[in-house]
Amino acid sequence: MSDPDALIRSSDPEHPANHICTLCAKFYSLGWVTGTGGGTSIRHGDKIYIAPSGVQKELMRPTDMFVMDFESREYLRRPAAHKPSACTPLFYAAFKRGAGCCIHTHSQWAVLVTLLVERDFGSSAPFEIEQIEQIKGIPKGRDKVGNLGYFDRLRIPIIENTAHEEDLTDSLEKAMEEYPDAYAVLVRRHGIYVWGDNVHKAKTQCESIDYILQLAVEMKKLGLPWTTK
Ligand SMILES: CSCCC(=O)C(=O)COP(=O)(O)O
Ligand SMILES: [Zn+2]
Repeated sequence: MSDPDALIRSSDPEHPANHICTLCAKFYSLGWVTGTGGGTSIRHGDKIYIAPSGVQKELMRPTDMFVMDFESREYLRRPAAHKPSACTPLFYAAFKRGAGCCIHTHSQWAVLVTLLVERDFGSSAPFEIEQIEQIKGIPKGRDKVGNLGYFDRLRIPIIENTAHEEDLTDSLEKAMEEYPDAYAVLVRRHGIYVWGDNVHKAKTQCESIDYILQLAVEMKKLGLPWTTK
């Protein structure tokens, strides 16, 4: 590529370099990516757009974006002032499974749910909930048509946190294999990774899941069960 900047220069608001910036600004106001934590990555054909590490995610500009070739995993664009997000190998795991966008949040609801599940069901239990209308915002699973129904059970696996974000990759990939229908993985005391076939689906699924996680915390405070049995 003779001019790497051509990869991030576009007046289209849905170009990944622009879209990651606007999405992260929205996610900041939801409390998903505050204090530099969390982030978003988009796959665009054979290229992956990645944010820098350790920056205020709500203030990023398209010129801050890294661009990676999907097959070779070589960087086609590397802003000299930054390192790529430590979440890159985790985002890549989602892209390998066909995702078009992956969102990582540090939502407090996600963190609280991982603690409640550990306390009440044990450290190997997933988060499970049913009979909540918003479950209908989550797809049934990979290679399955349509979304979960009101009476279906939403299951989200939980992996243990590690000292460094990139060290979560093996356990995230293991959880993806053990729960092939999952579009999200919770990380204990840390947050959640949510992915979707495209940006629109990843965003709406992440919104639905965050809504459900907040509701689950409030239900627990009121002594209400998450499942019927
Ligand atoms: C206070 S954020 C700690 C790192 C983290 O968990 C995260 O999601 C952000 O990683 P990045 O390298 O994208 O800044
Ligand atoms: Zn994180």
